Amino acid sequence: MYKYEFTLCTSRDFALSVDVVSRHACYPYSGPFMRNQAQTSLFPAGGVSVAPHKQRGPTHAAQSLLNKLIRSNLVNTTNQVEVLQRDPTSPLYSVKSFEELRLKPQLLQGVYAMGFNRPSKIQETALPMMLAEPPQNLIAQSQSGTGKTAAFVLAMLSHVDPENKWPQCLCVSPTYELALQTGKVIEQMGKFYPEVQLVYAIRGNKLERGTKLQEQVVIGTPGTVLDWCQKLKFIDPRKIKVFVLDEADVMIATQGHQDQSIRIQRMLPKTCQMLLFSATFEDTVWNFAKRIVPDPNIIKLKREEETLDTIKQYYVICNSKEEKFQALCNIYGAITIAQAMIFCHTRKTAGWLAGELSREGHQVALLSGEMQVEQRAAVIERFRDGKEKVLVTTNVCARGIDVEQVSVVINFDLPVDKDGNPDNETYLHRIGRTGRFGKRGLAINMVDSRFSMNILDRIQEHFNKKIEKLDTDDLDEIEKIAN
Ligand SMILES: Nc1ncnc2c1ncn2[C@@H]1O[C@H](COP(=O)(O)OP(=O)(O)OP(=O)(O)O)[C@@H](O)[C@H]1O
Repeated sequence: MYKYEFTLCTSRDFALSVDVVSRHACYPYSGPFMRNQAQTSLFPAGGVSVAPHKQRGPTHAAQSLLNKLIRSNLVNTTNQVEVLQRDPTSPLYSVKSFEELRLKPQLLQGVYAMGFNRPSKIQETALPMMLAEPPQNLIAQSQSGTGKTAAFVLAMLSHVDPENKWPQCLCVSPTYELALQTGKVIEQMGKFYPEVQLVYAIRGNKLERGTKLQEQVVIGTPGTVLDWCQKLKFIDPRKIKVFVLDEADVMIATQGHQDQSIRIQRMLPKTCQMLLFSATFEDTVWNFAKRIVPDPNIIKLKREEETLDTIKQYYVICNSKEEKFQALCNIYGAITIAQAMIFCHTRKTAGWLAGELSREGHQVALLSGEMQVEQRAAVIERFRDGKEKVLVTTNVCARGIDVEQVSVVINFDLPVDKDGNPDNETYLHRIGRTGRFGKRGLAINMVDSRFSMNILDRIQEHFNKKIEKLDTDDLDEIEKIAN
């Protein structure tokens, strides 16, 4: 076995290690992996972060990757799993422990070594379905971080016959980086099952013509997987037993991926188990899912509703950004704020504000649009670990990122859409995170013009919830809001 280890350092505080494992000496990694270690980046030159509004696909993928990189735990959810069975007469079976699944001992050992004590909500129902005989097809949707990846990895590894030295499980991911992340989970989960081997079908992994893969599990991106099945014939698609399409919502946001995925699926035998996972389920995802997975069982886990009920909301009147900054300082002077997130409309304001706050002695983290994904992950990780107490960001940059422990959110600028109308959804998402799981949160909105007052009024109207005025020159009044 050849094991290539790379420590990918992209900033002082951020190191990612990727192990690329291949059994054959003839599979050297070229391309991005072969550069000098210190300069090596997991991410393609130029990054995947910039200009999100112009590149819905890559941004979607970048967000998904960021959440994966910063997440160390399952997302907490109390919502019930909704199940739609292909055969409604067959009993619905769910498990409360991994032992009940009768996994191979090597896999159970892998699961426990990863620190999983019991199945997550979605795993409880999805795993028995995926491991059933005869194999059942599944479309599963649940928010990011609920344990989908771990679930299908376990299903793939359970279905492999290690005696057979050819690809049996095929998983496609929307991007190179996401494929590497999923590959890492496969490697961790299969750590005690060395007979099962994994190969990455991603750009940069150049195999000699005529190669017939002996690895049982293939993880890759649609373009390379399609080439390996069709043009280069490294994989015999007729021998695939399990096909997984991960992150379907991200997949369809990237041009060309949908068609490539469908072309891969068409080469697989009718008996192949088809599994599709998605964090969201709009019509476009659903239409795609139905084309990939015939006769599916469907599992949905509703996202925990964000609400404004447990959040105290205030607004402050100011005349300029300097006055807004002063108001902010007054608030900081009067109440103890463990951790706050401050949203600005532009990158420029965010940069300016971060500078002013650090001059005042605050430990500030700045999340900015020009940063590459791994740099953003490093910033969020430091903030999550409490190394910085204030995170200043633009919405574009922080959209979809969950930092649960924040107790105060400050809208230095109110969220508006591109037409200048209130962006209620973003408002809810920004503020909602402060009041998670019944914890009380505080939200302060800075109003600096008649325009922004009008936006605030419309937000109040939309949520039918009063936002109280706060005089930040009155210290006693500010102190009261913290109680
Ligand atoms: N049963 C479990 N017990 C404890 N931790 C778990 C369990 N299953 C998964 N995890 C951990 O929870 C985190 C999220 O899991 P996972 O990546 O599988 O979620 P996901 O739904 O696939 O998210 P995404 O949509 O972002 O890929 C990971 O850190 C994973 O190691």
